[in-house]
This record gives sequence, C-alpha cells and structure tokens, in this order.
Amino acid sequence: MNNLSPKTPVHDTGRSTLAALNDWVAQVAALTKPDTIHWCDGSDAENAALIAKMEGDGTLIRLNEQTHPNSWLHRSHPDDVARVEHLTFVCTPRQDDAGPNNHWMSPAEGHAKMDALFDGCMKGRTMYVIPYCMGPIDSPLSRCGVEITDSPYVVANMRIMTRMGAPALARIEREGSFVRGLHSIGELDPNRRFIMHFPEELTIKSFGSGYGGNALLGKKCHALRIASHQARSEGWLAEHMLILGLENPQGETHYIAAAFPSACGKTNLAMLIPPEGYRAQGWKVWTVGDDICWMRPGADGRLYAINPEAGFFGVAPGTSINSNPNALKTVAHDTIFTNVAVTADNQPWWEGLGGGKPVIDWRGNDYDFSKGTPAAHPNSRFTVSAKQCPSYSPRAEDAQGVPISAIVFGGRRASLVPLVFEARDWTHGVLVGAAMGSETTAAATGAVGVMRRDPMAMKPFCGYNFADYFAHWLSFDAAGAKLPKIFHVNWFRKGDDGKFMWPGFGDNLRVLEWMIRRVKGEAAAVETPIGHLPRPADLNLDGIALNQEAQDKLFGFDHAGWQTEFASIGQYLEEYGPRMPQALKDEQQRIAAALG
Ligand SMILES: O=C(O)CSc1cccnc1C(=O)O
Ligand SMILES: [Mn+2]
Repeated sequence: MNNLSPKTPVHDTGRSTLAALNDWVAQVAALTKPDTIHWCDGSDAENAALIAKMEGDGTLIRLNEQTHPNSWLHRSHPDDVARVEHLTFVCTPRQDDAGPNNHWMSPAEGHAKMDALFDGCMKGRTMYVIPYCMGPIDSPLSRCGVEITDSPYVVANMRIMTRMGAPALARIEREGSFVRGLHSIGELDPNRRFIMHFPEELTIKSFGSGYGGNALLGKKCHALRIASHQARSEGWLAEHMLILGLENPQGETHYIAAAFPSACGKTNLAMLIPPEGYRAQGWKVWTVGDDICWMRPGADGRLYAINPEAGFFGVAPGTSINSNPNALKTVAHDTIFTNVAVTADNQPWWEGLGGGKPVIDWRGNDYDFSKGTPAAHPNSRFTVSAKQCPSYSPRAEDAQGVPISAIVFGGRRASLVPLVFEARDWTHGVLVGAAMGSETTAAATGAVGVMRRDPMAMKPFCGYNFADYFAHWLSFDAAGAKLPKIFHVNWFRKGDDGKFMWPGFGDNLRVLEWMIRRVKGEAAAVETPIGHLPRPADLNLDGIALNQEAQDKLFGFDHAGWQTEFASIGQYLEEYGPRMPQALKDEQQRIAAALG
C-alpha cells in the first residue's frame, strides 16, 4: 500500500511546490481511483454548478427564497452529527509527543489504516482538489492547505469558511509549503471513521464522516491541531479563541481574545450587542472571529491576532433576536444550514429561535411535538461568510492582525468560580488557562453536563502534549514582550435555586469594560490568592438587580472551595509527569500555600 504523505513537508523536497502538489494529487488519485478530478478555483460559476448538482441529488434542499435567499438545508447522516473525539488521533513518532491529551497511533500504523480505507473509495465519484488559505490572503500570519475530498458539501463549506481557490493556489506556489488534507465520506459508516493528524508531515487524513470539524479540514484539523504544532516550532499561537474589538465612546478600540470550550458562548460574545445605555453612549463591539485565533508577537512586543477563518460554522439552537441579533441577521441569506428543522413555509427552524413552528425535523421526518425530542439537532449549524455579519470588524482582514489587550479564559461552572478575576501575571494566567474546567455540551459526542478540565479550551484540539503546550505559552514571557493581561470569566454561575445569577448576553460587556479599564490601570480590584477580583462597585451594574447571594457568589471568593480546587489542579498537573513545566507547578503550589 503506497504511503501518500511525504516524509517531510513539501517545501523540503527541493521540487517546485506545484510539482509536489501535482505529484501528491496523482498519488491520491491512484489510490482512491475517482472517475474525475476537479481542481477548485473558488469561482461563483463553480459554486453555482456544485450547488445545482447538490440540489439535484438531494444533498442540499433550497430554503424559502423570500425569507432566506440563496440558502440551503443539508441533513447529515443521523450517525454523523458531531465531532468524534474518540476517533480522532494525533500520529507523532513518539507517543509522549502527542501526550495523554490525545489518542495516539504511530504514523506508520495511521497511514496504513487510512490508506486501506482510501483504497478505491472514490470510484464513481469526483475527487475535488481544494487549495485554501487560512487567514487573509496577503497576511504573513496566514497559512495554506489543500484539501482533497469527494464531498461537494465540503467544497461549498470550505469556500465559505476559508479563502479558497485560485488566490490560495498562487500563494501556495509562492510560499513553498501547505498542509495536505485527504478526506472521503467513505460509506459514512461510524465503524470505518477516523480523523488522523500527522503534524510532523503537515498532513491530515479523514475518512467516514461528512460533518463539520471532521470533514472541513481547514477548521479544527488544520487551524488548530496541525497549526498548534506548527506554531510551537515557529513561535506563534494557534488557539480556540474568539477575537472581538471593544470600541469606547471616545472611538478607542481594544481587542480581546477569549477561549471558551465548545458551545459556551464564543459566537454570542464575539457578536455582542451592548446594552441600551452603553449603545446610547457610543460603545460598539466589533467581530473579528468567533472560534479560532492565530497570534504572534509583533515588532512592538505586543501579540497580534488574525482570525484564520473567513466564515462562521455556528451553533444554531439558542440563536435568536434576543441572544444574538447579529448572528440572526448574518444568516438571513447565502447560508448553509446543517441538521436544523424547517417550518411549513420552508424556513430554517431551531430550538430557541423564538418564533415559527417546526413541521419537519432534522432527520427529515414530520415533527411530533409529543415525543419531546428536539426538532433541530442540538449541534445543528449554520455556515455563513463572516462578511455578512453586521458587526464584522473593519480590521478583520488586516494583514498584520489586531493587537490583543486581554486574553480571557472561561467555561461553564455552575459553582465556585466567580464572574471574573484577573491573573497576577503571565505565569499565573497560563495556569488559569491550563486549569480551566467546564461542564460538557452537545458539541461533541458523549455525556453532557460533566465537568472536565479543558485547558485553554484546547482539549480536543491541541496537536501535541499539553505539558509542552503550556511550556510554549510560558515562553512568550520574554524580554521586550508587552503581553496582554489574562482574565477568567464564568457567565454560568448558578444560585441555590439552580438558576443563572448573571444575565449574560449583552451585559457581559460590563465585564469586558472592567477588563480594559484594568489594562489601562483605571479600575480597582481586590487582591485574593486566586487573582484580582472586582467588587460589585467596580463594575457598571446600572440596570442590573443582583440579590445578595448573587453579589456574594459572583464577586466572592470561596476559600474552602478554592482549597479543594487547587488540590485538584495540582493532581491534574501531576498527570503529565516530569514534562510539566516546573514554573507552572511552582505557581500552583504558591497559590495553594496562599490558600493555606
Ligand atoms: O466542528 C464541528 O463538527 C462541530 S463543533 C464546532 C464547530 C464550530 C466551532 N467550534 C466547534 C467546537 O466544537 O469547538
Ligand atoms: Mn470551537
């Protein structure tokens, strides 16, 4: 069985990049045996032809042209509705380089397993070759890839989510390196489904899924798992973060990058509408990205960030005119909806939309309210160009990226964790990120509501050993660095009545405002062993009624609870053995000692 991936990234082969790309495509075709090969140019004409083909074979269903022009519904295989973490592998030569945070297979075994699955899999199908660029086409922070796939649905989504086609191919030719992604939906059989990453070969092989992060290889596979590994060797950071710009009434904009685990509100925060009082004063929130952030130090020592994606692949359920009006306006046209329900007049529908009534569920069956099951799949998605978002930042395409003033970690914690706290310094901030915990959601298969450690929200996406990843983060605290402050937020604290105590949504701006005033040295805070906490008076809470329990828990510090938490964090760091940076273990011990 011929092994398709080069032993070294293409730019080391001494051949011209396009020659190496053509060789690779020929090798893949020899293995997968497609009827035809189509090199994607990303043109409108090509997209129109693909859409027509998919409408014809039922892959896409046209939605109400009056209410949602040029928008489509795709129903995935019912067994193919989320990322499959248990079938996702990182294949590094040494298992310890992948770390306990990844499923590992040796590269030889991984290639052999995948190439056996790819053998002849494209017979009767078209093999699409998708050159793409992650990031603005002219940005030095961007990186290119080529995805080979037999799914026109993947082609249509990659055209929205990346800079795809001729400009990317031209950049690949100039740049001399690209990530190789090989994908086939196979038979959509869960028993023949694997997503394999070969970071040292800049290679991805994905078989058997047509869904989201398993199949749109530019997203999680390239922009996080491969890119995080590449970033470590090249001195930058590939993170699971939204990027937003907070503009104050004086017209000054500060950029914030925030890492929350899957389905914990990144899209909502990235598209936040300020509360009425703030809007009246001229506050604005600008959206740069809602899921992935590539950051590197600039000449001035600050971290500069780009959103490598050109679109949003957002969670539909819960998106409404109240929760995220910008998202709802964004998906009003030219959108691909996956696994949502539809109404009698063929509009997309999902739980939490706040209007309309589903008549056909995500499986394509008549919706039966009496069954109590959701009409739209909990992980149903919209794929849409970021440029359609009313709050899309005018600087989102800046080649040099935007300067980051604050990094925010957060997650779903019903107890213990206050609304917000600020890390003492960079090392403490890295520990805050490394120790992040969150209750699981529907964004990946498995149980929901279980609290698990999800460092920097990268647990499913870090392409190498977390201990080395934390060491890489620590390495940015170098001479001349003007590093962002690091904060932690928890929008999801619950009261004794089991209800959320913080209103969230647009009111989260009040917390962002305090953060930026802290960055500028203009806001007070109380120093505690876990970090600097605001008092209620340090935030603008006009118009918000917080009872005493809420004030105590959202702004308080549960000493005994944090003693237990830091003991747990110490145990977590020990799981990585001697590879865990001593500076991080020392920081955990410093705080544990301060907690007494
Ligand atoms: O990618 C998927 O298959 C769904 S999960 C997802 C989609 C968009 C952005 N983030 C995520 C995630 O799980 O973090
Ligand atoms: Mn994500």
